[in-house]
Amino acid sequence: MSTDYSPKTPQIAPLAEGLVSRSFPAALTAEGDPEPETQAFVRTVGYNFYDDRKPEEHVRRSVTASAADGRQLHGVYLDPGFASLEPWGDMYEKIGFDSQHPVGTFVDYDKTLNAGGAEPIPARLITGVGVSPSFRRRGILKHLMTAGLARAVQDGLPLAALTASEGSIYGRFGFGPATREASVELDLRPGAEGFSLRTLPTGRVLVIDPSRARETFEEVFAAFHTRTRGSVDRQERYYRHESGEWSAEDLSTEDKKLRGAVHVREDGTVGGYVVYQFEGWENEPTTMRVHSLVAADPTSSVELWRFIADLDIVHRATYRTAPVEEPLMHALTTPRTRKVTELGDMLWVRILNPVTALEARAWSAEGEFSLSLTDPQGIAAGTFTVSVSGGMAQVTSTESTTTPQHFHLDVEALSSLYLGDVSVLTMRDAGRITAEEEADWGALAATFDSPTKPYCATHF
Ligand SMILES: CC(=O)SCCNC(=O)CCNC(=O)[C@H](O)C(C)(C)COP(=O)(O)OP(=O)(O)OC[C@H]1O[C@@H](n2cnc3c(N)ncnc32)[C@H](O)[C@@H]1OP(=O)(O)O
Repeated sequence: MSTDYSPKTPQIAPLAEGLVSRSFPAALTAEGDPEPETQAFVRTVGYNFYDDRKPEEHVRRSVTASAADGRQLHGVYLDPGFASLEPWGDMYEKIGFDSQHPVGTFVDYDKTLNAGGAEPIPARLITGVGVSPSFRRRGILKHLMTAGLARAVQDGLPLAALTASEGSIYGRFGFGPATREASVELDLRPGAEGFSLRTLPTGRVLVIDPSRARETFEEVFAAFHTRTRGSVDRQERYYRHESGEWSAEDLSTEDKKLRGAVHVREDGTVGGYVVYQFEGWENEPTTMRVHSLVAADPTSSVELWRFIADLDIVHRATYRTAPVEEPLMHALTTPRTRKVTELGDMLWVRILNPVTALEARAWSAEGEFSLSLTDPQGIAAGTFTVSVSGGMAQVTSTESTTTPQHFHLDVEALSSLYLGDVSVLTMRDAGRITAEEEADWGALAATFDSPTKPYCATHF
């Protein structure tokens, strides 16, 4: 691994007068209640995302899960002098929110991302970004994000990642959409084509009680994470939801609707699990909603779909976080039974350290080329030579390069290319990567492009 390179720490955009920022970990008191500052922060995040007002126990559980993930909370607050700055300055404190409640929020923590290389790499995950409607478009996000990226660079993270509420917000900070997900449904109505697989069943699918299966879910997810390019490791909340312990809508209540099943392979090991719920008799067509379908191997994934499709009285099955590319459609003799009802971006990546990040990804063929990168925050700007041999890259920061295989792009485009969701040639055709006339695009694509689409099954 090349070590003589460090990305630049970006400048932190200043806050307007009367605003201050504070950072602290999500924390519980010795009695197990949320610290007041943490409680106010979590309620503000909910408010900015238009959630309804949740009970105390919901907030306590949310903080318990956040503390287990090691989440750091970064808030922007009204400074005591704010009241004198604007004619309505003291009103906000009196009848809006008190100074314990932030007007801007930003949460970060670390998990691993499977970039296709030998092992998953650390990633700084960003979530809970919100600004009070009364304080929008005054640079609060710009401050929180530049400060967050500066921390991530100083902590040595190769990249940051998030899932975006709107597609137009994060490109300016160097994030590019890097994986997509599909909403799919199986049309199982009588008279439709039906669900018929080309293969005979293998192993057994057993119905299980999800509340007793957390350990199994964690083991299967760990195996899925290891084999799946684009996967981000799951946070505490996932297991609480999948077990039914905490309902996703209101963490203070159990989810009594959830059911589960595991696929047991011929050798007796568990290859995958599915968590699902019946949508009610009044629903037409009668629908089974899949919450999670996680498999350590493709056969288990197909077998779990066979199980769902074979459930009696179910005329439709839906799943909102399916991979863009999965074997199921081609394993069916009735491929139209699986319909994609929506397709959207999912994980957004922001490369911070091109040397570490590119050395940790998967490469498809030998090759040598250089990339000149621009970066709106200056973090990863520079020229890098990439030498790929035996599926591994050696990446070096250089002052200049004379190779004809010299390409120009910005960090947003490189971040979109990173996990292999989009091909080099498509990005060229979109005008997002350019080169000198004599460059061999086919050679770059053969080295850079990935054989299958990446898949991230973790929302955060
Ligand atoms: C990772 C996540 O958590 S995703 C969730 C993001 N949060 C939400 O969607 C909740 C509702 N929205 C909000 O809370 C706010 O509008 C935010 C967080 C999106 C933006 O916060 P603000 O403090 O208003 O942004 P700020 O003033 O710093 O704007 C920075 C830049 O982004 C642009 N921008 C901000 N919000 C948006 C948007 N929704 N769409 C397009 N551009 C935007 C601004 O115009 C500005 O552009 P410039 O640099 O060219 O001047």
